[in-house]
Order: sequence, then structure tokens, then C-alpha cells
Amino acid sequence: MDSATLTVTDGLAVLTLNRPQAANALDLSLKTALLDGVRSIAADDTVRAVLIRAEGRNFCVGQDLGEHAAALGRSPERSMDTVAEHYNPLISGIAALEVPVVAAVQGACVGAGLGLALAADVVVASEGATFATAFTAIGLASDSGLTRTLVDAIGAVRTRAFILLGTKIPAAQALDWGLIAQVAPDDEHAATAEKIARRLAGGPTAAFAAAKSLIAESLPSLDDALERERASAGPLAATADHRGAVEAFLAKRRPEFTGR
Ligand SMILES: CCCCCCCCCCCCC/C=C/C(=O)SCCNC(=O)CCNC(=O)[C@H](O)C(C)(C)COP(=O)(O)OP(=O)(O)OC[C@H]1O[C@@H](n2cnc3c(N)ncnc32)[C@H](O)[C@@H]1OP(=O)(O)O
Repeated sequence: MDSATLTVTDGLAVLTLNRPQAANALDLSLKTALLDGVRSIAADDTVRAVLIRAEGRNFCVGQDLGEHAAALGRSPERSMDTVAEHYNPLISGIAALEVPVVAAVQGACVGAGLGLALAADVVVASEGATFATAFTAIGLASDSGLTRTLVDAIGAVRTRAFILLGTKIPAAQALDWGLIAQVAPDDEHAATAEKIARRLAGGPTAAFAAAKSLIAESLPSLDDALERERASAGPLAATADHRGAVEAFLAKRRPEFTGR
């Protein structure tokens, strides 16, 4: 089964995360498939809008911690190579697409899953969706551009508390905070997101591209934030807190942090 699928019809590219059995946790196969999909979309001049969606109950729970634990065991610093090889080009690639990108989010949207959603232009969430960063709970700081996209969406004060406290917020609060654009009933959100994406696919594509470019140029660089996050990941991967927290998650017990 493909970890991600891509279809293009009538100018709409639909990129689907397809690891529902693992809550769409980002393992090497899914990261690679998503990156290939985004690169294919960027090269396809018939695409006029993109819908990013996910199969199953959860949009995406971030890095697959089982895969990560194995990589940590081999080499903590090297385990973070995937940030430069997959995460950063994926988020940067989505944000750089010159067509409108809609993300349809249901269930858990967490960690790099949140980064993936916020790389889109319009996030449509189901009422039952929840949003969290999850990084500090496993001894990390941030990645997938959230130190830029979260600050742009909800401001530095809320972002600091959201990341430091590791809170999980419901879709209604995400909407109130300005994190997402729309909330729809659980049984309507997928159709609502697709309807918006199809409407954008039939719209003034050049105007959409110019609007996205003007807004991006008015903000500090996402790529600079991605590079700063990458540089912070290696040293954090080597901490006892990070390794202990990943082991605790997989053993389904509470982590004990020592600050080192
Ligand atoms: C070949 C080389 C490979 C190298 C690979 C190296 C990897 C390097 C990593 C790089 C790190 C930098 C980039 C980081 C990106 C991130 O995303 S970091 C954040 C990662 N995500 C998390 O920490 C989230 C952890 N999960 C949770 O907090 C909760 O599960 C939840 C998402 C809030 C949902 O909670 P709840 O609804 O209570 O459900 P649960 O029972 O907790 O989970 C349901 C099942 O899903 C499994 N699961 C959830 N999240 C993950 C995950 N991230 N990885 C793996 N599995 C996950 C969970 O274990 C449950 O499974 P079962 O017990 O089998 O049902």
C-alpha cells in the first residue's frame, strides 16, 4: 500500500497521507512519498490548486517515534538527518507552491503533522480535530517551520505557551486563535475542504500566485526558520531527556526529565 497517493483531475491535485493504521505517523516511506508528491505537483503546470488530506481517524501524529527510536539508537545526531533530507524540503516545497493549498484535517494534527497543515494556505478542520506541537513532551524544541508559521498565525506569546506547555487544543479554539480558517461538522469537513479546493482550482490562478507571493514576502523567511530548527535538532537528539522521553512514549509511561 502506498504511504501517500497523488491524483490530479480538472486542475486539482489531491495528496493523501495513507498510513491510517499508524495514525499517519511520518516514517521514511511516508516522508519520501509526500516529498515526491510535492515535487511532482510543483513540476505539473496543469495543477491550479492542491488538497492535502489523510485517510483514517487522524490527519498526522508527526514523526513515527518507533522509527525514530531505532535511528536514535544508531546515532542521535544522524537521526536528525531526516530534518534536512525530508522535513525541511517538504514544508518549504509546500509553502513555495504557486497555487492555493488546502489542508483537510481530522483527528490528531500533531508535531510535524501540524507543520504540514500550516504549510498550506487554508486549513479546514473537522469539529473533532485537535492540534498540538508535542515537541517538548519528547525533549525537542520545534521543527517543520512551526517557529515561523505558528508565530505568523497566533503570535509569539501564544506560540511560546503552546510549545512550552505542550497543550492540545480543539478545533473551535484553533479557529478562535486564527490557527485555521474553517471548522466543519465531522461528517462534512472532507467535502467542505474539497469544495473549497475545487473552487480555487477554477479561480484566477495568476492572482492567487501573486497574493501568496506578496504575503510571503511581507513575512520573515520560512526557510530561515527551518534552518534554525534543523540546527537545534541534532544537539537535542543527543540529550538524555529526548532519548528517555521517546522510550517512555513507546513504553506508554510518563517520562522523567532531568534537564540534560
Ligand atoms: C532510515 C532512517 C530513519 C531515521 C528516522 C529518524 C527520525 C528522526 C526524527 C526527527 C525529529 C525531528 C522532526 C520531528 C517531528 C515531529 O513530529 S516530533 C513529534 C512527534 N509526535 C509526537 O510526539 C506525538 C506522540 N503522540 C501523542 O502525543 C498522542 O499519541 C496523540 C497524537 C496526542 C494522540 O493521543 P491519543 O488520541 O491519546 O492516542 P494514543 O493512544 O496516544 O495513540 C494512538 C496510537 O497511535 C500511536 N502513535 C501516536 N503518535 C505516534 C507517533 N508519533 N509515532 C508512533 N506511534 C504513534 C500510539 O502509540 C497508539 O498506538 P497503539 O498503542 O498501537 O494504539
